[in-house]
Amino acid sequence: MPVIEVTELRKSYGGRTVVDGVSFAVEEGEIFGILGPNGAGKTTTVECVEGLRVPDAGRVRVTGLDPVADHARVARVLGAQLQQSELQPKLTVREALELYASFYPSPLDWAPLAERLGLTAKLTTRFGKLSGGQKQRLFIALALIGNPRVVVLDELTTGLDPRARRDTWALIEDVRASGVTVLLVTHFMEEAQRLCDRIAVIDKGRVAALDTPAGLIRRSAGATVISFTPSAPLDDRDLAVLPALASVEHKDGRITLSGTDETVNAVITLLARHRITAHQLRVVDATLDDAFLDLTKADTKEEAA
Ligand SMILES: Nc1ncnc2c1ncn2[C@@H]1O[C@H](COP(=O)(O)OP(=O)(O)OP(=O)(O)O)[C@@H](O)[C@H]1O
Repeated sequence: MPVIEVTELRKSYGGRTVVDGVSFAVEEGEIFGILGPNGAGKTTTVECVEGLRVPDAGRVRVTGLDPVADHARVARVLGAQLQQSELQPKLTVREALELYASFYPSPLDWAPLAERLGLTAKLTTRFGKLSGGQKQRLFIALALIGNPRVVVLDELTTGLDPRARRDTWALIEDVRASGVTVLLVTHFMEEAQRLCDRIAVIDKGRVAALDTPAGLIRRSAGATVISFTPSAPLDDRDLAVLPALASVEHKDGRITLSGTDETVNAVITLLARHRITAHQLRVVDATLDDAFLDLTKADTKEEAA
């Protein structure tokens, strides 16, 4: 049974549909990413998973339980990252850990958790005096303190410097290695590519694609770009029939083609056949960034129209 199951979820605010038939399932032990432009409906979706919002239609299950009807039971298996405003600025790190541990029937021991998150030296510091990175680490600790089976992290590393971000990624990998399932909302492509086993790209309230990071990149049109300056002119008709070709561009004697690995191999064969040398040959693979822009492009055009 999947740990999280969302089926045909719908939610409107004041007659405006912001989640429009979202479905996905998260398996035990996965890091599952939700990626999408601003206002796509990501937070609304995960808030329905957390039982903080009541869906207008569709079905949500967390470990087989309904997060609204079985809120208390779901709260025991699901750890959620708090928002800044939800913690008293005067509370010390230790008090926050003890308080949140007291909410759960079998919490983790807070001292080793604080140690793992690099918070031991800050136990007597008040929340309001912590740096952005320290606050973020405390929120992660509080999401984990109840010893949850699944943890929901929304904008996990927003506001962190690159080092703190990398430390946090390593921590999330540790969390997963300990058997916890992770649902991660993120804006950062590098984060999604590095951490997630699978990603649902949500755009305008719908799942635009659901795949592994590598699978999403492969779907992107023109996922591989090859460019070179040929030693002699190439016939455009030969280029036009290259397999899986997405685009051809000529500029200042340089040719840039986008396609797949198959296109690249065919170009190399073509050049060899005509005994043409490719000067300054470059082959660049698409990133998740390219795939994301590609997947959400159609809607941007619609919006502009
Ligand atoms: N309580 C609310 N009342 C009315 N509209 C809301 C409410 N919460 C969210 N919205 C609107 O619903 C849409 C989806 O918001 P949501 O926060 O789910 O998007 P998101 O994908 O998480 O966006 P972001 O990446 O900007 O955080 C937005 O247009 C937002 O303004």
